[in-house]
Amino acid sequence: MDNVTVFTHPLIQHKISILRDKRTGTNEFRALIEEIAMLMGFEALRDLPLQDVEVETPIETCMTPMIAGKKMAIVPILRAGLGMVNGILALVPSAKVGHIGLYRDEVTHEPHEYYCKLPSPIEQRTIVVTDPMVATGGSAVEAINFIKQYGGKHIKFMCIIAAPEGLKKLQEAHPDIQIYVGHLDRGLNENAYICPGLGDAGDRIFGTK
Ligand SMILES: O=P(O)(O)OC[C@H]1O[C@H](OP(=O)(O)OP(=O)(O)O)[C@H](O)[C@@H]1O
Ligand SMILES: O=c1cc[nH]c(=O)[nH]1
Ligand SMILES: [Mg+2]
Repeated sequence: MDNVTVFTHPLIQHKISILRDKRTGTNEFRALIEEIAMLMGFEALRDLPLQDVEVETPIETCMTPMIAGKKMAIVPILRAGLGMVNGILALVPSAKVGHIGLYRDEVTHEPHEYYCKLPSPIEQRTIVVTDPMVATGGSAVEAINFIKQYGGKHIKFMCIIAAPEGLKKLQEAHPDIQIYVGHLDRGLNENAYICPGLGDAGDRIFGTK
């Protein structure tokens, strides 16, 4: 599983446990999703390229490393992936943000696309796709299919909770991408919800239902 990182950091695990609690309200839920995305992003972006630039300190002039170029795109899968965007923007404020709209059919659990807008030149950007949940994996696989069709090449995928079957499907469909998972859960129930999971991430972030 070389291309998969499952986080073990206690801060991430602690915050995920609060997310799971059905008594956690919308305000706190939204803030935690953002914080976890930032903590995960810190690790997921550790391979951003650096270049030395000249800086004059109060003492002397030196060559010192800064992120090379500003070509990054964050691409949330709507709606729930939106909740993770600000956490990553806090790390890389200059990143551009694309959007992919997908919803999962409640009966078939198949993903349906309703929107796609990506920043150009997408092929030159490091792309971080966000969605808190990977259940069957259908939405993640489809979103990355779109990004690749539009020319995206350097793709990282971040989710907060994944089911093993969805993660396997994503890895098999897109072995070339880096995948970051906050916690790997037990599996899916008969409605393709993650167990124990946290319920419907989109509804809990936006207070719908
Ligand atoms: O792995 P899958 O089986 O495809 O399920 C995961 C998808 O389901 C949820 O979105 P949902 O369809 O509920 O849309 P929403 O974000 O608008 O609530 C979630 O945010 C993922 O996108
Ligand atoms: O458990 C699940 C499965 C799909 N989407 C969610 O938001 N939660
Ligand atoms: Mg939802």
